[in-house]
Amino acid sequence: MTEHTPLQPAAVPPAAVPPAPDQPAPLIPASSWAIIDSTLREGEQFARGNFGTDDKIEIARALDAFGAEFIEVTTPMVSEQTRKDILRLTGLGLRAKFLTHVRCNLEDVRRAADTGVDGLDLLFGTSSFLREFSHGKSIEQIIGAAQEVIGWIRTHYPDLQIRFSAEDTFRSEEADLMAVYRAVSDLGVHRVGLADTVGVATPRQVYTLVREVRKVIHAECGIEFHGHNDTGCAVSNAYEAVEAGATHIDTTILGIGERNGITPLGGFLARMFTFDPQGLMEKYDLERLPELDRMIARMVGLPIPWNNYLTGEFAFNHKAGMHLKAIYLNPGAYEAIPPDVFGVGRRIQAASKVTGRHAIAYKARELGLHYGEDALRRVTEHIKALAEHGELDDEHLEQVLREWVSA
Ligand SMILES: CC(=O)SCCNC(=O)CCNC(=O)[C@H](O)C(C)(C)COP(=O)(O)OP(=O)(O)OC[C@H]1O[C@@H](n2cnc3c(N)ncnc32)[C@H](O)[C@@H]1OP(=O)(O)O
Ligand SMILES: O=C(O)CCC(=O)C(=O)O
Ligand SMILES: [Mg+2]
Repeated sequence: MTEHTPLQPAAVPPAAVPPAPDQPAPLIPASSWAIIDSTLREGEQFARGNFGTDDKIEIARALDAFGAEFIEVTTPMVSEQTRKDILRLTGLGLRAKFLTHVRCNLEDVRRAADTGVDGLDLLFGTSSFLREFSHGKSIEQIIGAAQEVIGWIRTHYPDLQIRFSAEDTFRSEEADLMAVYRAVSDLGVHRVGLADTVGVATPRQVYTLVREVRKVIHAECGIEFHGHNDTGCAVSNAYEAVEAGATHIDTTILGIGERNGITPLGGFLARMFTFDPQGLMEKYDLERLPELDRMIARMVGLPIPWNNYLTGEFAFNHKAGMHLKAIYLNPGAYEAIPPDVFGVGRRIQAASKVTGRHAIAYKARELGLHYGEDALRRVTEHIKALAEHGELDDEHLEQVLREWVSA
């Protein structure tokens, strides 16, 4: 688990300030999209994701406190215990809306509709891979099943939100996709889903396809994007989806999911923060992000990766002399995002071989020590030389600075 020891010296001015409210409307307003957090569905498909009832409740409460708009849970078809867990979750009285992820058949949907959820996330694989090796249905049969199932839900559970996703969207034929999306939109679904199931899509493909889908669905129909990270594009693909007009993005805490996972909640928020910081701060309790990441790291028994977005141990570590000079004057010089907004600390590593005299002068001033130009150069050279053999800790640095001040 990552623990931050903020080493932020008092000399550093406040972090880069988000734009004031009277600035022009943000390029991509945070109000234009919502998060569907799937830690309790896709996350259960992660190698180490095996949540018990208490874990599920803890996760749901934490996501709700954070402000996630939707929480997606596994299908009740998994087991009787899973069905009972969904009932427990939907009975908690949380503000977040619950969705359950179900196959497009009447048996699954009947079972799912009675679990107290707010919506059903239907899916059907449309690529030739999945049509041949998963369910064996043609596009016409998929549309036929969608008609039967969506019609049934709308008749018997008119208050349920319905989403229909074409699983493995980005390896499907465009003509097939458009036929499916047009049909389900005509049937009255609230959202259609584009899923990069094997993480193969490029940002440009995502942008283009979302624009194409927008043309064949009704104006009030939302667009959801679900992206795997196999080729490292999960965050950029989610961003491109939003830029192209997607309204809902699937995330999981720490990005856990099948294989190497999906768009991580923290990574996606980091991306979107740069467009509308104020909007994000209004929608979510961003300071809770480290708690969420630590909770999932604990439950899956793995550390938070050192380079994790926002909450990784070194996500806000500054070391090179040229950076430190500017950081001490204004952290925004080398930070796109102010760490304190996300409840994490900045770390300044001043006593390494890549340090410079400005950083050393700041460190000295913190201790009430002042050097002339020559002495500062000499003590800096000395610290750099010492650090060739290994980093100096704070205590060692202080000792050197005190010894050299009078030398
Ligand atoms: C990309 C994704 O993440 S998709 C979501 C994956 N989620 C899950 O698989 C949820 C957990 N799954 C389970 O617990 C089980 O797989 C169950 C209960 C859903 C089904 O178990 P089983 O009946 O034993 O079937 P199994 O999992 O071996 O095979 C999948 C079945 O679903 C069918 N199927 C696959 N996709 C769909 C779909 N979108 N709609 C309807 N049926 C589908 C397949 O045809 C196959 O049924 P068949 O044996 O009649 O051909
Ligand atoms: O239902 C969806 O849109 C996504 C399903 C899924 O997990 C995937 O395709 O990777
Ligand atoms: Mg997935």
